[in-house]
Amino acid sequence: MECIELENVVKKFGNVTALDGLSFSIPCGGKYALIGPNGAGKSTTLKILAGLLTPDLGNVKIKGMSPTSKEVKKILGYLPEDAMPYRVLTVLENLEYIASLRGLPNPRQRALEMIYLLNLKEYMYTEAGKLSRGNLQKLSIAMTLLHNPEIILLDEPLNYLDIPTQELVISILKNFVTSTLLVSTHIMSIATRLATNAIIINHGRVIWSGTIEELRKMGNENEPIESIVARILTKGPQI
Ligand SMILES: Nc1ncnc2c1ncn2[C@@H]1O[C@H](COP(=O)(O)OP(=O)(O)OP(=O)(O)O)[C@@H](O)[C@H]1O
Repeated sequence: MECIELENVVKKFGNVTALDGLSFSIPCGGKYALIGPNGAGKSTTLKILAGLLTPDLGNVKIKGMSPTSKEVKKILGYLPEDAMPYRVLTVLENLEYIASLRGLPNPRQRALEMIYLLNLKEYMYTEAGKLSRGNLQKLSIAMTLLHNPEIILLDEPLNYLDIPTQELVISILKNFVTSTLLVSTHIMSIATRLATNAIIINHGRVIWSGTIEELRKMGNENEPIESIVARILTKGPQI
């Protein structure tokens, strides 16, 4: 079954065409990276999948349902590029609040579990507005994963994180074995660590899709994957 489907999606902002007939699908349980240069349309794609923007044209389905449906909200976890938790609430309060909103059985306990998982204990009683950018990102990741989402959409998830924390987050995400993951990034090492498949977009269209292995095989011996992607972006997929 397909868990994420976009068909001929067009999204314009004034006279800027962010998505220009974007189509791809991801099977349930698939781990996919959405790759593309600045302005390619990655964030717009994730916002549409999260139900925060509506497309001008085209069809979008999450497990066959509309992204704006209540059912989808329950099973979806979305990390925006610059997530902003409630600034005046502490780390614990933010997590407890989201757990309550989501109707989880024991909000305080779930909040504490996430605090321990993300190594946020030291900042548990700190207001979100006073956290460093990296710790704010950790809190945002905790808020995204709190309800064990079936569908996980992450926009540049490792931004601002130090190297040990990047490794921690990668290992946490690896535990979401059955979840469908779509991670937007322009950093190839993140794509290769988290995903088995890549969708490369530019100017709001898919220009290449396949497995990361297939992508590597398009290069010369020992050619860095970044260089292969750069060639696809400049010369098109027939390289
Ligand atoms: N709210 C908006 N108003 C006007 N233009 C927008 C808006 N959101 C996105 N755009 C434009 O749509 C295009 C796609 O933007 P988007 O943020 O989806 O790209 P991206 O691939 O996520 O880029 P980046 O890697 O720089 O975050 C860009 O030209 C951007 O300027």
